[in-house]
Amino acid sequence: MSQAAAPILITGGAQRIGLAMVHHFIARQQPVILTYRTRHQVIDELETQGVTCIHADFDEPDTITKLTTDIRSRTNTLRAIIHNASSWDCEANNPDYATLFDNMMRIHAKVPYLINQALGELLADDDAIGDVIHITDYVVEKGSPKHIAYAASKAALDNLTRSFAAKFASKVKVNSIAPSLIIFNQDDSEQYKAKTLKKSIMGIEPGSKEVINSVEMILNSNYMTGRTIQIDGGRHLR
Ligand SMILES: NC(=O)C1=CN([C@@H]2O[C@H](COP(=O)(O)OP(=O)(O)OC[C@H]3O[C@@H](n4cnc5c(N)ncnc54)[C@H](OP(=O)(O)O)[C@@H]3O)[C@@H](O)[C@H]2O)C=CC1
Ligand SMILES: Nc1nc2c(c(=O)[nH]1)N=C([C@H](O)[C@@H](O)CO)CN2
Repeated sequence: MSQAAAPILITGGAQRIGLAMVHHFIARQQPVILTYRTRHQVIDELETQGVTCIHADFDEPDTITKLTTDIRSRTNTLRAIIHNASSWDCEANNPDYATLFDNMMRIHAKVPYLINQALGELLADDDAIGDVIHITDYVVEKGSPKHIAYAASKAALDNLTRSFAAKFASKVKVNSIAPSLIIFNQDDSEQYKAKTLKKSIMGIEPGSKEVINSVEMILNSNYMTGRTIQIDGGRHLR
């Protein structure tokens, strides 16, 4: 019997872009382990489809140790780790800037750093190159006056890409995907949507498929590492 394919670990896989990635991979029989914080109804469906769904609230202490120990008890190899979990919080909603900054750095930099350190060796399979993918943001290159702590934390994640690419080579590649608008949030106003669409020269809400295409390009490469795929509709040209 052929050995089961090594699973892909996706953090924050219970909604939106993370969930779209999960559905994409199970549609092509690629095993997935996902983490979720909120038990959205879809988790029940995914578990019946054989997806390993592990609860992990990264704001809680010891979560990383519990998560990585759990994952190691389930598998001794991983095809890829996709760091997708994120909180798009901002200074306008959080006058306690110290707490906001700590929260942003934790979810976007400390969590990927600790998971990579704890599970990186599971990626180094003799038969195939492993991948770590950091989902960053266009604001890494430009900054964001309304999401200062968020942008700084994503910039930290961007830097981790180069450090881990050097640390893990040559059996494991590490790359970033830096999106700007991919999908709006349900509570986004029409005014906000119109303003946001004007920020890029493509002027569209492209959808999660853009991220999935970039993930697949990285997974299919045997050469690209320490680099960033920027899917931002030409925002830098405005
Ligand atoms: N949407 C967009 O247009 C853009 C997205 N990006 C990036 O793409 C990625 C996916 O974006 P999107 O799907 O919109 O992300 P979401 O804002 O929907 O968040 C993704 C997931 O992160 C999880 N999460 C948040 N905080 C925590 C925490 N403390 N512990 C555990 N899980 C947590 C949430 O879990 P739960 O729901 O279970 O609570 C959620 O499912 C993110 O990294 C984002 O920064 C970048 C640019 C544009
Ligand atoms: N975790 C999240 N990060 C980001 C989101 C989001 O919904 N969740 N959304 C954006 C915006 O789409 C922005 O790129 C355009 O206004 C950025 N990051």
